[in-house]
Amino acid sequence: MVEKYGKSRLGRTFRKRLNRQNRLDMPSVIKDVEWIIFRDWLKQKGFSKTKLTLAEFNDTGRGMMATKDIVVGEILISVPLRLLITPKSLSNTMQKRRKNTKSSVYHYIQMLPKNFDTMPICFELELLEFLPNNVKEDVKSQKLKFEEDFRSVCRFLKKQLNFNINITYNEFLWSWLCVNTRCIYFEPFKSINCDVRENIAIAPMLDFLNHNFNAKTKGEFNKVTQCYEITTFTPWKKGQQVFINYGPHDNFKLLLDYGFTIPNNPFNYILLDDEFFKFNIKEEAENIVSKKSSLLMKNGFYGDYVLHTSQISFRLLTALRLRFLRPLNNISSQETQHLITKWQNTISGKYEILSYENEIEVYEWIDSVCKELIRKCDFMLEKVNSIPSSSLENLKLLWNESKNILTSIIILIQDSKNM
Ligand SMILES: C[S@@+](CC[C@H](N)C(=O)[O-])C[C@H]1O[C@@H](n2cnc3c(N)ncnc32)[C@H](O)[C@@H]1O
Repeated sequence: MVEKYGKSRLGRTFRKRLNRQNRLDMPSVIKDVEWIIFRDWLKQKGFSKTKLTLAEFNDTGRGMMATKDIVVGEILISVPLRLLITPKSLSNTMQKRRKNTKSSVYHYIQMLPKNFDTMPICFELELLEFLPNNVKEDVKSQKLKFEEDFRSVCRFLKKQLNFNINITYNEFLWSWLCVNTRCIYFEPFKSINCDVRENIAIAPMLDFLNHNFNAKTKGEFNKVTQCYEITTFTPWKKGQQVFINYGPHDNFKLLLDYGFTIPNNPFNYILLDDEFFKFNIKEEAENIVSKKSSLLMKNGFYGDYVLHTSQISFRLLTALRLRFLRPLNNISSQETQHLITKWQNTISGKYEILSYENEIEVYEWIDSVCKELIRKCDFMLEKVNSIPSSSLENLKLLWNESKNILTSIIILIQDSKNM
């Protein structure tokens, strides 16, 4: 851009500002003593050299920066089996702690995040109110799972009197979140009776890589080298942040499981199950409503009604076509059957729509629900904006991105009306 317009046209002040902005966007390489000790410790343990170093980035926080260009097919990090922290290696560590020796992973533990303030499971009750309903439900289930794990770990520690280790709720929550946000799944030895929980591991160093949905990577255990290796299929330039891909996760999932969100995440969606199951059609008898519900169930179209950017799911359209199929009250069973067969033909693709009127009702419903939900997003955004807390940045993005999806659907409907 600068080159295109030439130096003189842009002026000195602009160039100065641009340079300052570039400097601000530059990652700052981390040189803390904990990091240096951790790297030396890895080296002593036989960890191979990497082209990565720890750095602080403006947009993602701490992550890994390329110290040299990295090409497609290169191994980013290779963690030897003996350095992987697994359920088995941890129980050995506990045995050592019993003998009052320092943990073998002490230098790694020093590098872990100190808190998880952005994870909804750590939110105060009043902050939870700012989450969308589906995320609220997921946080509840996550809490139950955590509490169950805490109880069983406490029971286990009590039984092992020799260990003499007590763990508080907060200590366990911190450890639980470290594992859940950083673990990998690997299968060093395949066995039929293997408990999958035995196959999770933390791979020190590898777990400093952040997520990006565009990163193409492969992670697997190499039986020959006895290392867990991450290969990149995305090239990286010296100075860039190097990412891996945690999976095709939308922002609800990223926030719930990892405590962050990504702008313009293509996997984002709006779930309309609540709206769908709550709405009633005037004068529709109770038995017809339940008949339609069992038809949705029987045909595999019950629930999971989503909108993506400029895209209405086929599940939602199909369910709504049935919902607006009228009149089913007071008509003969033969006529009813005929209408139902017609609806089933829209699933098989024999017909695209049931009728023009039915289609209008379907899209009008979606349009009005989107408008109502946009009002809700605005209301939540106003509330979130009124509270000064950095933990809420993710929530602002969540509500803004939801609003963008809803707006794109309204535009889509408007455009199709104009055609
Ligand atoms: C496996 S760790 C990655 C390293 C971590 N950033 C660190 O400093 O230890 C996963 C955590 O990194 C953060 N993270 C990963 N990808 C991110 C991204 N694209 N943007 C912001 N935070 C991200 C989240 O806090 C997540 O729970």
